[in-house]
Amino acid sequence: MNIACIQMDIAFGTPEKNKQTALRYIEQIARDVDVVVLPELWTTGYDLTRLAHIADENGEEAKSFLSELARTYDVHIVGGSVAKKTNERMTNTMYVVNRNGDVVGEYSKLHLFQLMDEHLYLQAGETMGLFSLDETTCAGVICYDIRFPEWIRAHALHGAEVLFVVAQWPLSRLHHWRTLLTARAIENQCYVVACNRAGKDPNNVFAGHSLIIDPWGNVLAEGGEQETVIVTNIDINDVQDVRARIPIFSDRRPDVYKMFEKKD
Ligand SMILES: NC(=O)CCC(=O)C(=O)O
Repeated sequence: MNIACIQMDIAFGTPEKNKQTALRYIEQIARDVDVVVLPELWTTGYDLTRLAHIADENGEEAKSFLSELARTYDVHIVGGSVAKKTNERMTNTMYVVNRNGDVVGEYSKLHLFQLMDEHLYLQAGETMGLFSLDETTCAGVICYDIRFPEWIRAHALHGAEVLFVVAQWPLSRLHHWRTLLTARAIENQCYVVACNRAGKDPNNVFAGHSLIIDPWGNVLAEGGEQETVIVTNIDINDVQDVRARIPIFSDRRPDVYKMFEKKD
C-alpha cells in the first residue's frame, strides 16, 4: 500500500481556497499512490466562531468532492476531517472514501480539545473509527484522540492494522506528537499514518512533521515544518510479523485488568 499524506497549509475559514489546494495536490500525486490522507478540519481550519456559516451541511460537500476525486484518480482518500453541521449540531468529522467513490468510513472526534475551544462549539462523536481498505482493517482518529491509548487500543482489538491520524497539532508540542504517535505504533503493533497541517492561524503555529511509522516504531517518512507531501510504501504483512514476534495481544490479561478497574 503506497500512502501519501498531504501536509497542507490551511487558509483560515476559506473552504473554497482549501479545496483548490487539496485538489492541486491530489491531481499531482494520486495516480502514483493507493491512499491519500488530508489533515484535520482542512476546509475551514479552526475558524470556530464562524462555523454556523462555513460548516458543511451534513458533510455533503466533502463527501461529493472526495468521492469524485477518488473515482477520477482511482485512489482511496482518508479525507482528514471537516466541520459537519447537522441541524444545529456541529462535529469534527472524518470521511473515508474508497477508489469506487463509496463512503466507507465516518468518524467524529471523540475527545474535544479544550485548549483550542472545541468544547464550546463542537459536539463529541460516539462511534468508532473502523473501516476497511483493500481488505485491510483500518482505524481513523483525530488529533487529541492520540492522547487516549485506551481508545486506540479498542480499535486495535477490533483488528485495526493501520491507524490513520489527522491533525492540527501545534509546533509548541511537537515532542508530544512524535512520542505519542511512536508509542501508539509500538504498543498496538500497527502502522501509524499521521497527517498534520503546516502553517499558522490567528492562534497557533502548527508543527507539520507528518509521520508514517511502522509496527516496530521505525519512522518510514516524516515531513518538515513547511507544506509538503510525504509518501511511503507500507507492507501490511509486517503487522502480523511483529505481532508474532512479541505476542502482546495473546499475553494481555483483560480478566485481571477488569478486577482492578477504577470506578468513576
Ligand atoms: N487539534 C487538536 O486536537 C490538537 C491537540 C493538541 O494539540 C494536543 O496537544 O493534544
